[in-house]
Amino acid sequence: MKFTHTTRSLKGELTVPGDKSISHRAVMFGSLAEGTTEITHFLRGADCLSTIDCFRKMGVEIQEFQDRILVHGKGLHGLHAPASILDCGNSGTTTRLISGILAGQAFSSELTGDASIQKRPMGRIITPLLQMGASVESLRGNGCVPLRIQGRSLKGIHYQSPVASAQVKSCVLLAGLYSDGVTSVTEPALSRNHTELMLSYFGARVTAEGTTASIAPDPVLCGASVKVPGDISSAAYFLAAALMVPGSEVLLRNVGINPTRDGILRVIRSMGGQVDILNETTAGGEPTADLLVHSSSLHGTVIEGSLIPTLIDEIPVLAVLAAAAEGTTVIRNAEELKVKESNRLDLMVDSLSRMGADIEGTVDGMIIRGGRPLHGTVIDSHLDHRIAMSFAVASLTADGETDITNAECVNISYPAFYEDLAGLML
Ligand SMILES: O=C(O)C1=C[C@@H](OP(=O)(O)O)[C@@H](O)[C@H](O)C1
Ligand SMILES: C=C(OP(=O)(O)O)C(=O)O
Repeated sequence: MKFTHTTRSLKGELTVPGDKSISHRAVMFGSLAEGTTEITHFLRGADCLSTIDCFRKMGVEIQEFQDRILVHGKGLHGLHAPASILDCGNSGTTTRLISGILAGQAFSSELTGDASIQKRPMGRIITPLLQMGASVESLRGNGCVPLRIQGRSLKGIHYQSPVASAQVKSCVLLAGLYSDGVTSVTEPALSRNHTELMLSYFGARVTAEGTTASIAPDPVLCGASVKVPGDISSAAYFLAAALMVPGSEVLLRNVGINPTRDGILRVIRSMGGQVDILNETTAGGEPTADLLVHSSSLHGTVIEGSLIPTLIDEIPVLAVLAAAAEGTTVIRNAEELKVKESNRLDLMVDSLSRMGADIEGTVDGMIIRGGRPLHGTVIDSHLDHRIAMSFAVASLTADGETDITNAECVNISYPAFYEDLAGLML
């Protein structure tokens, strides 16, 4: 898809699609609940549709309407053995969370995914699941999918996770629903806490203190109404675009600003960017607000440590923003980006430098000396939705033509992304 620099400014308002993490969890926990769960503003991206597909294969009736999804829950012990292999598509969240659920079932199952998922590390969930007494096998012996999981009764553990990962934490907590005692996870820094919030909203006994979350086994989960907030990870592209393109002002309505996800807002503030937070409210434990963003003159910053998990998926577009800012931005402790849909560290360094940015890769991040003009070129998205969207934003300030290959991969998390971006362009 080709982008040429014709934008003078971005103006208007937009409601971004529902949060991907929360949409996945609403389908999963709704399936394990008694009664019906109604989900509004559900993200109809390919990843969340993979989650729906997996639970339908285990006997859950899930109805899709224009404005809502109804999940007719089976209860904690009501899933059926799937007749065929569960296909998690491109979704790490589906793969890792569902594994925790499958580990405690009274049946065996197999799961797989696309070429990217087949390379992503699953050892990080296999290790704690084996400690809980689960039977999980990587069928090719490489620590990746396909996995075969023979469900069994599990024992509660305390898991000290080596990575700050909500997918690992959630996998262990979900297996904890099927264990013989309390299960807890401590992580090196707090990752997104949507699992903790939503499971307790559905009636589970979950406690959270610092970087430790614990769950008591065998709760009765009750179907509930879930209003999914707009995804801050999707809003991030418009925040960056409006900050960078002079004369812009954009209102993003109903965006989730959970403090475990709002690192981008803190970074924007530290770069001198102006984002007003309006109409704050909370639903199902999840805070949301309208974000009014104005183009701003930006300077470099440091992004590291416990901030990283709160903006992990936004680092590609933050690199674009840093290239537009004056001065140096240093990103550290972001090695997790190497094991996402693509190696996002290498791809950002390579492609942004080909556009003319002064950017250098480090072992766990990058150093960006901002302020150089960008030039359009061919950008390989490597079928990674966040890379495609980040370079669509970069193209707004680049001269010439930016040509993004396989740009349609945005359908993973934001099917209408290009239309929504075009709708704001003057
Ligand atoms: O739990 C979740 O919904 C997610 C957690 C993060 O992954 P990790 O837990 O692997 O960091 C994030 O990158 C992903 O987009 C969604
Ligand atoms: C890493 C991502 O998702 P997942 O891990 O679910 O594939 C993402 O959406 O950027």
